[in-house]
Amino acid sequence: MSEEIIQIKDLKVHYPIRSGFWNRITDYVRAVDGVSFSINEGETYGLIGESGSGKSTTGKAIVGVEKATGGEILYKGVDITKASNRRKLNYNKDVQMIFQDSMSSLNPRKRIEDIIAEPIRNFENLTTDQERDRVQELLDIVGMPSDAIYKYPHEFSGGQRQRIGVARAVATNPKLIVADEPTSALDLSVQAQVLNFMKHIQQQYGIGYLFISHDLGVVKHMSENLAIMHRGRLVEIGSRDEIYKHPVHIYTKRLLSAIPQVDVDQREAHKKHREAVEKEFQENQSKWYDKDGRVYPLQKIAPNHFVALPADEAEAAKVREAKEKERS
Ligand SMILES: Nc1ncnc2c1ncn2[C@@H]1O[C@H](COP(=O)(O)OP(=O)(O)OP(=O)(O)O)[C@@H](O)[C@H]1O
Repeated sequence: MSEEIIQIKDLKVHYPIRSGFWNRITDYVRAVDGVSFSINEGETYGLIGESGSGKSTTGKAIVGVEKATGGEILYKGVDITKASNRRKLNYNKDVQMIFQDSMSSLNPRKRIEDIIAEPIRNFENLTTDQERDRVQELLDIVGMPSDAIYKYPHEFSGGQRQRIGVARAVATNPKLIVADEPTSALDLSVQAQVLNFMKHIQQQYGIGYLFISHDLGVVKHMSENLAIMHRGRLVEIGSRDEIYKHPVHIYTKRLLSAIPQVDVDQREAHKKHREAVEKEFQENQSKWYDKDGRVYPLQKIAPNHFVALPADEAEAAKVREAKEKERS
């Protein structure tokens, strides 16, 4: 068993909403509202949810781009949200991020050499020659030609820019990379290439990924464990096999049924299944959320499988029973 590298405990990111003449805080957007999960060294952990569910904010809070308003981010046992600047500096070296939109995340006025060298300059004192060698090595790792260092981001395709983004993220020898929808702006064929080399780099360097996506189809091939997020909270977490084979929360079932069916013979059956899941969702969703539409706390339902079961004990018991039957 590999060791746990990061533990997120009851993480909250609330944005104040101000209104009225005095511009007072009248409410909060609860973008992340009590999220807990942990990632092991070298594993890919999937964080899934539709647009607005709070995935990106979770990722940004983990790398420190957004400030956590509550909870803990334990890295190697130390809460980073309250750590000293020196410890935070080490953490910033070990935990990097790759963004969805490589065009806006790579500075268009900088050459690739400077883009990739930037994180190295923040943490290491290398000579110009050493730095150039390191950048060449990183470009080689992500399968880019060495003359790329003299060019600018707009001279590359989306897939190539994403490789450059990975080279920059890998530059500091990180232990964890938060990859926020790294392939969703790319064509299908290029997506597969980028995912493959991300896997390759992971195996070579033992990097862990928090892989953020709205697409359960993509995550299926990447993650060992995953968390499904909805309305700022987690509705279900567990191993990939448990969740894909035995989804329990009404929202997870709906997300899974939305994965397009590639097998032509199965399309009609899949359409019927999708309609049945949608009907169940429409009829029963009130049981799965509280009166304010919030997701209930997670409960353990099997080894490595937690679900935000209905608060009504009888309802929750029914769900557990159905799950037991399905597994046996
Ligand atoms: N700076 C901010 N101020 C106020 N609200 C914000 C801010 N950033 C995000 N939000 C809100 O927080 C919620 C979660 O946003 P977030 O970007 O994390 O969702 P997401 O699941 O990553 O969606 P997407 O895939 O579309 O980026 C949304 O309702 C969003 O409008």
